[in-house]
Amino acid sequence: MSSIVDVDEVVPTSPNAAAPSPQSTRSTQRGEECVVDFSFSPPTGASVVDDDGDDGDAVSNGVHGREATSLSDKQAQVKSKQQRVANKFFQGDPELVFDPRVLGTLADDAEQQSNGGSEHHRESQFALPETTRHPTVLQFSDVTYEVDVTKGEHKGVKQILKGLNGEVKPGQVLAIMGASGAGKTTLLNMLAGRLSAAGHGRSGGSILVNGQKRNFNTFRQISAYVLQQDCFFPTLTVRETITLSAMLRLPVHMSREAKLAQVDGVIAELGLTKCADTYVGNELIRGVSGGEKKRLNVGTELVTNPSLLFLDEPTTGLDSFNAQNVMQTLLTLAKSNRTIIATIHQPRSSIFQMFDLLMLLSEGCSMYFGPAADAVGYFGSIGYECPEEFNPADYFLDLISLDQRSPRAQRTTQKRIDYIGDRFLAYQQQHPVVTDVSDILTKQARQSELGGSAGKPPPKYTTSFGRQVALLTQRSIRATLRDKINNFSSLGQTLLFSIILGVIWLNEGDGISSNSVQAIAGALFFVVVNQSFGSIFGILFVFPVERVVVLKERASRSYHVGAYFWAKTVAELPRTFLLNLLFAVITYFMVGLRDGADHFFLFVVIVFCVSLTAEGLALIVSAIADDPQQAGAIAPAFIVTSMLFGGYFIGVNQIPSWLSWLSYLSFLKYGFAAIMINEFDGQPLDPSCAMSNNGTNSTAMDDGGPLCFAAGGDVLNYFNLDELSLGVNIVVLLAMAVGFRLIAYWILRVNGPVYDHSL
Ligand SMILES: Nc1ncnc2c1ncn2[C@@H]1O[C@H](COP(=O)(O)OP(=O)(O)OP(=O)(O)O)[C@@H](O)[C@H]1O
Repeated sequence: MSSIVDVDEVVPTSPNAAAPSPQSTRSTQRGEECVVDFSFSPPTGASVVDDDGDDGDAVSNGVHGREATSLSDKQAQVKSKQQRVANKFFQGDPELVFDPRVLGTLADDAEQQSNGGSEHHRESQFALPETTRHPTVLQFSDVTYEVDVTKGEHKGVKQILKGLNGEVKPGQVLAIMGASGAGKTTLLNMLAGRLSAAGHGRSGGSILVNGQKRNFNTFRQISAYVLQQDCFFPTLTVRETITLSAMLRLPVHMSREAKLAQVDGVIAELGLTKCADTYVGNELIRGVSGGEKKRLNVGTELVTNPSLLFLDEPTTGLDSFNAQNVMQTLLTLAKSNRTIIATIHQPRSSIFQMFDLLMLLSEGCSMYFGPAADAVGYFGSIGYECPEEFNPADYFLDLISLDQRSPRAQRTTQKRIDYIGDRFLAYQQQHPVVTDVSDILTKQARQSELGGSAGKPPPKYTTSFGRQVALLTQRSIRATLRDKINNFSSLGQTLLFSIILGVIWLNEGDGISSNSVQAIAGALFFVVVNQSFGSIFGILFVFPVERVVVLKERASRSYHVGAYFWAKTVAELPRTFLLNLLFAVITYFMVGLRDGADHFFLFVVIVFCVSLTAEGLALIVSAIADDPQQAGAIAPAFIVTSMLFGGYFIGVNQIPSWLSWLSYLSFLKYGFAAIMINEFDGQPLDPSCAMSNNGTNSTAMDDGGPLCFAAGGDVLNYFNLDELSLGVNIVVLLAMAVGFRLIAYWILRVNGPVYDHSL
């Protein structure tokens, strides 16, 4: 036998190599010592076949109960064997040699390590309740995902995930790492049952939960997904946000007190007590810190007491201290028998030490799956020894990232990635990661929580529709009342425009005559346009932001989208009404419109209906658009069309017949017609006009002289607004307000998340 160990001879001794007991793994990773030993330690149970054929047991890590405490002599031997392995391999191919220092990615310094060590080893001050759910083991085998690329130079089938395997048990934290575009989010979404079906991708392989294929209704109830983006209502407090999640998603049979106690528990558990009554905030409203927001994000999911928690880059955007705290929280949660899977981007070394399991992905292929503590040893065994001063996470990412800066760099890095992938594939073929879970789960655990056939399927939503409406209305009212910026700007605009309008047309309506008809008609058209604009932009800049929260909440099946619509409409009615009332009072009396309380109140009703209809239109635009900018770009098309066919600039009978149907869609036309009828119908104007027009038609003279109207009816006739009665115009407006909302609701519904549930 050769005296040099070949990389092919690096074999583990245990079939369960990649699935150690969490406790034992942690004992080596998170024991009392802060400094983790990154010296050689091949994948769990792996050993190096030495010269005389024995299996080098002394390098096994503590997973098998043999604590790697006396590392010195044997490890030195092993290290030298590793070096020989690497030398032998790389002698033949210098392109595979990798020196991370060349990339300038120096590891986290020693200070970080020692800080991190002391931070993450400190005991949690919170008493953690065990999850009441049964423990959950998630296994995935040969998972693939491919999409058809129909555009660009890379047309064809794109393989995004290429035969991935893994297993995560209760109490473990699996970190999925890889360069950008490696497939981390795709894998996480697939495991969480949140892979969008909109991409028309094809998935393959198998995903088992407690040894069974998933029933997604049940799976959704035992699992939770924490999105990368922290999207919340900014004017709700941390406690209110978590409470709403609890009230909507916890079982109805739980008492209110029990739910509130659970909220308190989560707040304490996540270290949010100090900021529990602080607004969440956003760019404009001072709120909680980034780290607290991230923990709130976890909290809104955790309150449902899931046994399986998925997190998409929970530390991204946080400073290293807050990232460390969030990870500490996840560890603590895992200890209470939860199964945690997270994608992680560039963790500092102290965070890396917290993972139980590590999956390294590159271009959809598995580069490593196994205990995180063993990764350094494993890579050492295939010739990639992580320098001691390096953060292993940085080292691995450098190692498995494709460098596309030059053809040569691309070729070299691709070769290295292929080699590492091949090595891991060979290793994995000998040592499958998916094990038999029957020993850790009772039959009841498998069936009662996840069995597809056992028992009645759980309802789609935990709470009734009525309860959802009540809870969401309460939230919307709170959010509306506390949105000071929006409220003050709406109030300011209402005062400003009503006063401007009042000053420009001051007392124009007093002693109304034929001469003042044009001016009054202009003022009334301005009224309906102004109220529409105010309502439209009030929605356009708020709703798309809110929609992101709604989509997130719908994805977790918190409520029916119809409940949200009801709640929003009910909550905003009083505000819309009050602003319209204020506007009406100022303009009506400054302009001196028609005398009579009935006309004034009808005026209020009409402007209110116009506002409601405009809001409905804005909801449609917002439901179509992805963000406020897009909504702002689409909205003018609707507004300008409505204005053009609103009846003021051009009469219906003057519009080309093939375009005249558009006037029936213009809500402004109905608003303008109603407000004009209210002002002019039955109003005597200038009797002499009837005489001058021979009593037949008292509208405008054809010779270019001033318009002359004998009575209000002639004004309506002149503007072609006498087609429908006042009541019918108001009813049409109301019908449009409802119809527009229904259309927006429908768009939101069909645009809602649809997931690929084939695995
Ligand atoms: N539906 C799809 N159609 C086409 N390409 C897709 C689709 N979904 C994902 N991809 C591509 O698959 C690759 C993996 O995407 P994924 O979002 O999983 O990567 P990632 O590792 O999470 O990256 P990042 O860290 O940048 O978020 C990317 O190149 C992405 O562009």
